[in-house]
Amino acid sequence: MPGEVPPLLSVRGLRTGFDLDEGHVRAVDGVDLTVRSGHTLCVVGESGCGKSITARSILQLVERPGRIIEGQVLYRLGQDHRLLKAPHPSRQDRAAVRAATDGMLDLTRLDPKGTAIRAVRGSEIAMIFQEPMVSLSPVHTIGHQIAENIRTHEEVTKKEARERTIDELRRVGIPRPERRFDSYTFQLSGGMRQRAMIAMALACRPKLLIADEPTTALDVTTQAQILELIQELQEQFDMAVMLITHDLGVVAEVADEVAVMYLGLVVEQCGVDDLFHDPRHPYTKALLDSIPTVGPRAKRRLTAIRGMVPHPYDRPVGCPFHTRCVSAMPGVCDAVVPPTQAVTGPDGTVDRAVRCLLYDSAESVRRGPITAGEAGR
Ligand SMILES: Nc1ncnc2c1ncn2[C@@H]1O[C@H](COP(=O)(O)OP(=O)(O)OP(=O)(O)O)[C@@H](O)[C@H]1O
Repeated sequence: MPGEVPPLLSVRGLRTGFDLDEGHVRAVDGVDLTVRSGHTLCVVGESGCGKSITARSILQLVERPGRIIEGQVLYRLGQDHRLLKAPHPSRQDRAAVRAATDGMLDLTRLDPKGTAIRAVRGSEIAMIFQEPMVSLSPVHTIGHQIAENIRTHEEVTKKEARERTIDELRRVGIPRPERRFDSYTFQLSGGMRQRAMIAMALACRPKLLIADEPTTALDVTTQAQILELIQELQEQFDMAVMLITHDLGVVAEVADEVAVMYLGLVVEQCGVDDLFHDPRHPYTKALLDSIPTVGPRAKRRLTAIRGMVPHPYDRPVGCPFHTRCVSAMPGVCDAVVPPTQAVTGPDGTVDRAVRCLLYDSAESVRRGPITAGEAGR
């Protein structure tokens, strides 16, 4: 795990749920994860495990009846403290800023309707989606939308905003940007719409880009171009990226670190090489065993993960994965929710965080899995 790079965003014990007539859905149930400055964290896991709701919770974008129940989303305030200059801060925003410790502001404490969270969205942390029309309006030209976005976050004239927008469209590879400024989204191909959304997201130079399956709806060639574009822009602006994807091929290509989610929890976060070469959590192992590979491992039999992901209404007691886990310890894993443990690699340094009772502590890794009796303490 690239531990020496400081965290830009640190999510701690995040719980987000939905109050429905049928009951309470624990969509995110204690997520811990870290995004480091300038690095790419890929978030993977089966459908419905809470990847999107985690991302939306970071920016307070979960809509009713969803709500953040507890936890922290700690964001490192930069030198320029752009978001602290948000006009007319509410009492709640001022209290949140006063409570910031070690330069980390808890975004969950910001006023959901205040100016500070609006300043965070876009100018500090931007988000892009699988479907560009979530961010882009069909009734305004793309140029108008991007220019307005710049003017919302920065004090620039209309002319300056227009010039900046044309530069941004050019930067994301949209040909003849002066003319494209006046195009509507229906006049653009899927790939070009995705590029326009990226231009809008990055126009104010956010420090973190959250990308929620940005290429899933695109053909393979366009997918590769868009991922390449994100990587290029990341390097240019020294931006961190949190990329949500189903595609472990993409993970291998772009990730520095990976967070593996299962049923509302991050069960393992580690460096990308450690993930592919030495997975530790039984779910991570099962996930890797279930995908086709090339190279020396290609002849290995593929194994499907047994059973189905339980619905969040029917969360198993104890470790949420124990009903499908080949290493589950009866009387232990069905009783205790595993805490996030720092786990050491072969050289004795901590190389990952794992939520599994097989790894009781960093020490235990060196002496092997703990016994059922120990885990039940
Ligand atoms: N609007 C909603 N109302 C009720 N429950 C919801 C709502 N949105 C999400 N959920 C619940 O939260 C869980 C997590 O959803 P989320 O969209 O974060 O999953 P995901 O991992 O991003 O899945 P996918 O890969 O399919 O996008 C879902 O299983 C669903 O039960």
